[in-house]
Formats: sequence, C-alpha cells, structure tokens
Amino acid sequence: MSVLGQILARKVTEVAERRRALPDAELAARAKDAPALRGFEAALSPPGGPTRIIAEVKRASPSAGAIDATLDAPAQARRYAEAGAAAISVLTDGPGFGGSLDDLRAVRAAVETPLLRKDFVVDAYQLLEARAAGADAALLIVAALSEDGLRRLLDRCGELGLAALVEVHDELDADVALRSGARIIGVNNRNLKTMTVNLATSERILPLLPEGVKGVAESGIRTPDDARRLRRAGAVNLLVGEALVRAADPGALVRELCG
Ligand SMILES: O=C(O)c1ccccc1NCC(=O)[C@H](O)[C@H](O)COP(=O)(O)O
Repeated sequence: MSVLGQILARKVTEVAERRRALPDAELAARAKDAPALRGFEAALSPPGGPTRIIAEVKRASPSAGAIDATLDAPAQARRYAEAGAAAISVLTDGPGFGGSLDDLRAVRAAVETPLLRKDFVVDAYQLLEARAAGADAALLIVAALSEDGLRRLLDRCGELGLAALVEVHDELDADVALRSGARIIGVNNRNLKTMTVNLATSERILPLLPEGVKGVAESGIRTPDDARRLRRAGAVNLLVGEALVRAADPGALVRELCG
C-alpha cells in the first residue's frame, strides 16, 4: 500500500476511536464556542500579488524522518508570525509528523495569524475538531477523497466558516478541485508515491488556475532561489515546512523567501 493509503487507513481508525470518546454532538458544541475565525483566504495573495508564506510547524515527516522532535510549536509559530508569515500551518498528525491538536491549540493561543489544520481529512468530524481547536482552515487532499467526498467536506467547511486548502498533485486533481468549487488550491510538489519533490509540478499547474482562485505552491521550497523560480511561474503563496524548521533563523528565512 502507498504511504498515503497507509495514512488514510490509520486515519479512519483514529477518527472512530476519537468519536467514541467524544461524540459529534459534544464536539459540535465545543466548535460552537470556538474563538472568532481569522481570515485565512484573505491573508493569501491574489494572482500577481506579493509573495506570501504559509509557514509550517513540522517535527517529522514520512520522507525526512525526524526534523526536530523537540520543536516548541508555539515558540516556532511566534518566530513565523513576527517575521510576517501570512498564515501558519500546523501538522496535527501524530504518528507520521509528531503533531497533535494540542499543538494547534497552543499555536492558536500564541499568535494572531490565521491557522491551517494540516492533516489527512477523511471525515467531517476532523473539521469540527479543527474548528474547536482554533483552526481557520483545513487541508483537503483530492487524492485522498472521492469527488463526492470532497464536495461534502467543502460544504462542511463552508458551514463551519473554515477555509479549505484543496491539495492537488496533477492536472486531473486540479480539474476535480475546480469542479468541486475550491477557492484555494495548493499544488503539492511532493509525489506521495515516490516522496520525491519537483518544483516543476507547481510551475506546470499553477498557471492553469482561473483568476478567482488563489494558488499555493507546497513542499520542497528551501531557498530564496526556489521562491524566485516559482515566482517566475506565477506562484505567489508558498507553503514551507522542513526548511523553516531546520533554519538557524526561521524568521530571516521567511523574510528572504518573500524576496
Ligand atoms: O512531508 C512529507 O514527507 C509528507 C509525506 C506524505 C504526505 C504528506 C507529506 N507532507 C505534508 C506536506 O504537505 C508538507 O509538510 C508541506 O507541503 C511542507 O513541505 P516541506 O516544505 O517540503 O516540508
């Protein structure tokens, strides 16, 4: 089974366990009491706008293994926010990425910046969790969902006020995302079958997005040269994880990536 297939199978089990411990109605009551939403979509650059960074809190990954197992999520988020990151992505998957919903809650309390819950959403329950923990947006991965499933989750995001970053890996995914009404599309440069990254994926797909849709280049962006290369292909929003966590001065790298 592919890495993504294994993660998705685990997610189904994990969600069932959490639902037993906290049923939907109780979680929904918590989500209703969640603090005010911050504008994730508005924080991103429109086509042709200035470069904006979605900076990620990432302790580990299937491709890299441990990046920084002891990373202090709120302290890292503060570094990003102070450097002017437009939004912060918090990985909440435990086994693969060393993250948790507690990280999301801690980051929410530490910064005013809009937050993305970065996880593998297979069930609307995870959207309620995201809202209750203080996220302003959730990641939806086309390759992880049926087209109907994607539409249902997009609708649920709308009901909860969450923005949806819809992740695509190729032109077919992008068609599905657009047909489903995605307003923010992330092009992931990481091939989830081989785990290799290729910035040419963003260069190829971002220019195909229509004007009203905000595009994001995701993964494998390490240096200001990478940012400049993507910029030439029209990428204005860059989601960056590992390079920022490994950077001696993450704030300086956020600023340099903005050019
Ligand atoms: O990062 C991985 O190894 C990975 C493996 C399988 C599924 C998803 C994975 N990453 C999630 C992400 O989308 C990245 O964390 C994000 O785009 C930042 O990427 P990077 O800047 O290369 O850390």
